[in-house]
Amino acid sequence: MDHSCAQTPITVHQMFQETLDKYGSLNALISRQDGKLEQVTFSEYYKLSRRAAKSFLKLGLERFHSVGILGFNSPEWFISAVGAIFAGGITTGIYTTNSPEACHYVADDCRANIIMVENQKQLDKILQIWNRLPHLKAVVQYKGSLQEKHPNLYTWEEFINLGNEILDSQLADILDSQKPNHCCVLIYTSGTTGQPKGVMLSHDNITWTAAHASKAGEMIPAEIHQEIIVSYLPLSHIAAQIYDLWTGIKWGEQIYFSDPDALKGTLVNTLKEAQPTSHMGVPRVWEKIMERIKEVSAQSGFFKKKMLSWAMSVSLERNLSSPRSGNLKPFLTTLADYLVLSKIRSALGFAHCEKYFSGAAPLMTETLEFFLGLNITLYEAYGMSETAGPHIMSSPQVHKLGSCGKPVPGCKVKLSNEDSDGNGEICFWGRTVFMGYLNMEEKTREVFDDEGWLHSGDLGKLDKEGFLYVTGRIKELIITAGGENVPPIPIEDKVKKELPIISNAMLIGDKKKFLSMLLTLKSTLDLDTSDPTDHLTQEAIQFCHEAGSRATTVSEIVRSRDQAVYKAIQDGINRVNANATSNAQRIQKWTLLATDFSVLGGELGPSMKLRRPIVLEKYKEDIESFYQE
Ligand SMILES: Nc1ncnc2c1ncn2[C@@H]1O[C@H](COP(=O)(O)OP(=O)(O)OP(=O)(O)O)[C@@H](O)[C@H]1O
Repeated sequence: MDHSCAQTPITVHQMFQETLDKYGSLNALISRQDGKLEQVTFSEYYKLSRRAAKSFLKLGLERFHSVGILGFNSPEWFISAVGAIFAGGITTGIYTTNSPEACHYVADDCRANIIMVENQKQLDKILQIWNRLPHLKAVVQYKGSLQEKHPNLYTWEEFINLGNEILDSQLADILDSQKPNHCCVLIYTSGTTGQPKGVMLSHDNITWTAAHASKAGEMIPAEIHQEIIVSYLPLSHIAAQIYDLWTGIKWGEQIYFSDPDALKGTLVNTLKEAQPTSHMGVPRVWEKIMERIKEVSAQSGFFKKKMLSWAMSVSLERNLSSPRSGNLKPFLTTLADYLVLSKIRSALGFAHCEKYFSGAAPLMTETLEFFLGLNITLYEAYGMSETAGPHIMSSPQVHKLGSCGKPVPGCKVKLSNEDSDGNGEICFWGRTVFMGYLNMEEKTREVFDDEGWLHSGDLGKLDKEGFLYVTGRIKELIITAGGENVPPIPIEDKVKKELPIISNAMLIGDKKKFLSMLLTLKSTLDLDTSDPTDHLTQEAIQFCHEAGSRATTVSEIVRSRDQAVYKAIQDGINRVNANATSNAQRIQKWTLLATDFSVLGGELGPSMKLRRPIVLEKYKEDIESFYQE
């Protein structure tokens, strides 16, 4: 065993107690309640979590049964998650975008005794399925007042006071009986590859990963300097849960909760108010910021546009040059940063941000380079729910362009079945690795080999210095009727790069005679619903313009099969095909869909990865039409 990161296994409660001793008086949770800033210190956070634990016990939470949490990030989410574990239960996040049936699947599988819902909208889903959830004893709506009374339905105020008469000794007995190898968190995979699976994480998985992955990411403990983090990504997903919630406790970070409308455009306001020192986004979030900057730039005057492109090219050149070659133009890069780039970073709320992370899905080189142009290095984290999040990390000290870094110290990685190019399946070993899938013994056996390595289903390469490059997903590999193996992501990324009007591209061809592709156009988002609208983004309009079309909406293009735009897209596809690795890897047919993919539409998962089986089902007819003789 590798002892380089030995840590005596501890429970979540023990981790919190250590934090309490060190950082009790520091602010832990900051949120806006009715416009007013509310601050909760670590010592209050701990006390509230204990009260929540007692209330859960009062409501009948049984050992190793779940508290389901269905709502947007907030102090109540954190307090419920910690309280559920203190009470001997299991914290299970449920995606807010889940349908009532999808909520039922999770709540039933994890034996939820109590479900915390954010608001009426989420409550309605649970009310529809409650009679089919035999373990469910109570529901708590943690924001706002109740529109109607129901038996066993409580507000947060009622809930937090429910357990007042539960004795400290009762809670202490439960806490004393907890062991680091007990399960305390369930993460449901989002179904990019099939039916969601309940990933069981132990106290040790959580406490070890919170300590070591963030250390590898160079998080600073609060005794030196308190990190400020903005919490906005879905907490039911491992990336945000480990980064915001568990790492936050371990390192004494200050967590600022964004508005539920964060991804509809309010995030930047929270960032400006909170001034984070470290920020994590999934690739799609970084892409959206990139698109927005491009759009604003396209609308600005000649001089501003020129200044930006000059400053970005100077910064990119400097950031791409090897550290050994030194900074060839120190004066220019400082000037570009001072005059232009620092202002953009400030406008994004990153004036004090020192570390930027991207994880949960592959990052396109274009995005990486765009941000290098803003003098922002995106450090990649790679892992999966089954490794409690990050198993491989890059950081200011461990960084190479295009690589997601090296194993977190104490973790190991190996490649199995390497081909002649050195590509093999990435396998994990270490204390990040999960306990197994709940109620799925067979599936658990499938992902572990005889030596105990976890097989990721991802393809990767290691260089001589031990940097890992994720090169594809075996789980997404397309095998054509002719037997050709085609990894879809590189082809999809090339199409998106070649055609800036394209928002999403999905390659089709499993068991088919040739490859085809579904394409969506870049459109703006409806600020109320977050749904993609019919209006093209500025960048897409610009593309149409250059192609010789005056179109400004998706429907205009699709309905009339706008000749100029269709031709420009075909030309781009031809350019991608010209560089295809083989004939079988050429895109022979494609179609434009009338609406962009979205989380609400179901085509994207919480980390914004394509949910391919769902897209295949939803656009079955379009796909069939490709292959009709
Ligand atoms: N930095 C990264 N670069 C490339 N791919 C990544 C990166 N981080 C995560 N991934 C991909 O995400 C996968 C893990 O996803 P996760 O555990 O979040 O599952 P999910 O998205 O919830 O759903 P599902 O298991 O159904 O695919 C990895 O196996 C890998 O394919």
